[in-house]
Amino acid sequence: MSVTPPILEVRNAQVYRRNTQVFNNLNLTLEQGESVAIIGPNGAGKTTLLKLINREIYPVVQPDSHLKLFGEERIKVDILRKKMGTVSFESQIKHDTLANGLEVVVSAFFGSVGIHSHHQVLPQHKAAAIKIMQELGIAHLADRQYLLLSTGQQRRLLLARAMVHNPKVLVLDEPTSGLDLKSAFQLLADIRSLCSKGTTLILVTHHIQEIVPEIGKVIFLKNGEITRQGAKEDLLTDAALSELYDVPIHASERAGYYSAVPNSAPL
Ligand SMILES: Nc1ncnc2c1ncn2[C@@H]1O[C@H](COP(=O)(O)OP(=O)(O)OP(=O)(O)O)[C@@H](O)[C@H]1O
Repeated sequence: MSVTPPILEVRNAQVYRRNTQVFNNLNLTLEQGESVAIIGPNGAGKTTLLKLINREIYPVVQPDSHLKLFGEERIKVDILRKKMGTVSFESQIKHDTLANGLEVVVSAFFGSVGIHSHHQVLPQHKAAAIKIMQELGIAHLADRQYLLLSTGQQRRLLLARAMVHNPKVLVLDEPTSGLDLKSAFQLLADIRSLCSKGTTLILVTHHIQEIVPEIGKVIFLKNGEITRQGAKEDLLTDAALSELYDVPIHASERAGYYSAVPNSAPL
């Protein structure tokens, strides 16, 4: 019987960004099939954690420490890209390109932003891009110049780009930031439809309303430490969120979505 390895398994890791130690002893396992949201205050280490998952940065090499992605310590970046798609605000800014919508999605096959003269676009690349664009209801954006689209349309194209390899895992970094309510709801609906087809989500966010009902587990990150992890119902509470952010918070749930407002009542 083959056991599915975790998406991420990191043990006793020390991680630096230049001279700043972000993690002193990071231990975390993210399982395939278990969608999670990672939340925490500014500077907690969320982006650094995502960069570890994307292989943009590495922990300090030391005995008794390892970081495995999909069960491998030395996974190649092109293999990783096929297993895991990413949508982030940063990737949106990087797409400063003359490419049209279809080219932006196809460019995932080259790990680039837009298509360049040395790229050989194959019929199967285009077919895969058109298929996912149709699934996400954005086939009409294929010929539109990316930079002239609204932020919401661009974000949906980046979601298609992240999913063109049909990865099992989708990493989302504040996916609805900068979107109006209609565009945000549309994107969340797109994400939910991917979940219903078996995609596992890793969501990093400040906005708890982005935690779609399909995400069952929440991880708290504060000052480079995982302070709590567990079921959403247990962690998205007034007391737990107030402690995480050091401010009185009132959380509520409706139709599977959570929201948070300032809490003026005494705790
Ligand atoms: N390029 C860098 N060079 C040096 N230190 C950095 C760098 N990037 C981040 N840091 C530091 O690492 C720590 C963690 O930052 P990180 O960006 O991972 O936090 P975050 O939780 O994503 O914050 P935010 O919610 O504000 O995006 C912070 O103390 C930050 O100042």
